[in-house]
Amino acid sequence: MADKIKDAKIIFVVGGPGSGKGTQCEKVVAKYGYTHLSSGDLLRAEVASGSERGKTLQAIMQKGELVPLDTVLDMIKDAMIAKADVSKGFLIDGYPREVKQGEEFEKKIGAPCLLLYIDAKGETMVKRLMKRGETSGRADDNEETIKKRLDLYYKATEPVITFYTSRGIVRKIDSELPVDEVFGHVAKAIDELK
Ligand SMILES: Nc1ncnc2c1ncn2[C@@H]1O[C@H](COP(=O)(O)OP(=O)(O)O)[C@@H](O)[C@H]1O
Ligand SMILES: Nc1ncnc2c1ncn2[C@H]1C[C@H](O)[C@@H](COP(=O)(O)OP(=O)(O)O)O1
Ligand SMILES: [Mg+2]
Repeated sequence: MADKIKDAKIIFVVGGPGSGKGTQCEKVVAKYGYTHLSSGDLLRAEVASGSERGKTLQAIMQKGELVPLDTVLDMIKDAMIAKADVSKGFLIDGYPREVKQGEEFEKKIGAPCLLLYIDAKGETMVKRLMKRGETSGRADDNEETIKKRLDLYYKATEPVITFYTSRGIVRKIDSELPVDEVFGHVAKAIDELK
């Protein structure tokens, strides 16, 4: 792994589907110029390429399940290397989704300095995703898949937050508030780094 990545800040952005991870990451990019890497966006780009691998991924995502760890970690790693020379910080959005993903990331890439835990109620997330589904064109923004994604979030991803809480790097952000107020808390957490 390129040494330059070691100098850049690595921030994990974790939260349920529709909690507002992507929305907040966009605002962080605008204010801090960090590099935003969304595992979901990287996977959807592979699907859009029409490759055989993309077809397999699409089928998994449509069911609301997790794609294989190696696939998503390789994509993130390649994207980080591509930006290593210019990036002072990386927002890793949607990863890790299970504790094992965090462990493998640290072995292959490096340790995060902060985990932004974007927290909204289940009911709020469902409402936002149903609304997003009206225009997103995403195969997983439908009632049935949303339910599966939420279940999987509580089962597999919440333990990630517990894991990093014991390391003292988790900042819980109340994402029930209006977007700009949520961002106020996100910015405060980033400003307090170092
Ligand atoms: N704080 C908020 N208040 C109201 N709506 C929000 C808020 N944050 C995000 N949204 C909306 O909720 C939906 C899901 O947000 P998104 O950022 O795509 O979440 P995620 O990346 O976590 O799935 C979007 O349609 C977004 O506009
Ligand atoms: N780290 C990861 N490991 C496995 N599958 C992942 C993944 N990140 C994304 N995926 C797959 C499964 C998810 O249901 C789907 C959409 O992810 P996403 O775009 O991050 O969703 P959202 O932003 O709504 O939380 O892509
Ligand atoms: Mg997203």
